[in-house]
Amino acid sequence: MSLSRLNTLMKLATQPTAIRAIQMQPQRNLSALSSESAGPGGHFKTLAISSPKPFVYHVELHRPSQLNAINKQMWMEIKECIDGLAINPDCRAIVLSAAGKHFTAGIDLNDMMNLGQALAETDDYARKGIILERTIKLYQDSISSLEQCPKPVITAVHRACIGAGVDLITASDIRYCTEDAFFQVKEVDIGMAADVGTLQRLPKVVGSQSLARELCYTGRRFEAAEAHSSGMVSRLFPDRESLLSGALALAEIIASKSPIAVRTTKENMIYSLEHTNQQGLDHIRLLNKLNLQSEDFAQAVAAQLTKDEKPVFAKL
Ligand SMILES: CCC/C=C/C=C/C(=O)SCCNC(=O)CCNC(=O)[C@H](O)C(C)(C)COP(=O)(O)OP(=O)(O)OC[C@H]1O[C@@H](n2cnc3c(N)ncnc32)[C@H](O)[C@@H]1OP(=O)(O)O
Repeated sequence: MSLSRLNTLMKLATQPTAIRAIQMQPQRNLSALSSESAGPGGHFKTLAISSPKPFVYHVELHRPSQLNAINKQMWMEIKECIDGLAINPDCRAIVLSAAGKHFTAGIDLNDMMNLGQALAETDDYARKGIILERTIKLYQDSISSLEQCPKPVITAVHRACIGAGVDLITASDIRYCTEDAFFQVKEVDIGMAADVGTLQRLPKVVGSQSLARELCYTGRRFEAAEAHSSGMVSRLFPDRESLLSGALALAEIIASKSPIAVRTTKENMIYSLEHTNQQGLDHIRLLNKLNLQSEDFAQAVAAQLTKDEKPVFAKL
């Protein structure tokens, strides 16, 4: 990791810049973020960030006039932001939503044209290959940051969630959407196989290879009702307002629990996706032989037994 990247992460985790300067404000807009967060690491141009409830962060895709199409800057900022929140002790749950008409139109097709130009600058296939390899890896790492984040990420989708949007939400922990949301694994329509997560995660998310392959081979639009019945989203909401308040209410509940218990639960559930039941049990036994000695455990058990006030857990 480069020194400047390390600095950026440390700033997000510890300093009152971008994120912390706006902590506890119910909402904020992009211009407020930009002016308050001038300085390295805190200056997101494509995301708007606030902390509307204790220990809850709200990250908004914020290129509304481009339908939140994901350009290179947004790919990079998503990772930078989520990695920062991953180690921010004031963050225990993240809601990811989007500003404007749609959740996202997928990858920014104009940006793809720029990539084409960069490729055209060399005739050498090995060098073209390296450019593509680096780009795909950068974008894969951006999406995977949601899965790798120890804090649960709840995605709240309204209207269109296309292409890279499906990659993004399938890497999150919990998906909610509005009744007018629709989804498309549209990569096949732009002549490519999805390569930043959908092919790996969607079959597990919908629990059906048949449905996932149908969606990936055809790029057909699937509506909120089908997303709900297939388990891709766990709740539907009539409109954006109720969607966001539902997602934030859920995040608040998660944030009220022991942060050790929640992060360990996420870690073990993700581990168990790729391992046998016995391996999953071995993994959680190792984690809990440490975690059951934590103050959180003692405090939470005591609170359950005494029906006392909600325990207040130390920052992690
Ligand atoms: C290494 C790569 C890894 C990642 C790969 C990811 C791949 C993908 O994401 S594949 C999917 C790419 N996206 C699309 O194909 C989306 C195409 N757009 C649509 O289907 C519709 O625009 C949409 C349903 C999102 C919105 O429909 P609506 O009727 O509300 O708006 P439109 O009139 O169609 O669009 C308004 C203007 O936005 C421009 N636009 C739409 N999508 C994109 C995009 N992805 N990138 C750039 N610009 C986009 C659209 O052309 C219109 O522009 P204008 O005509 O100038 O107003």
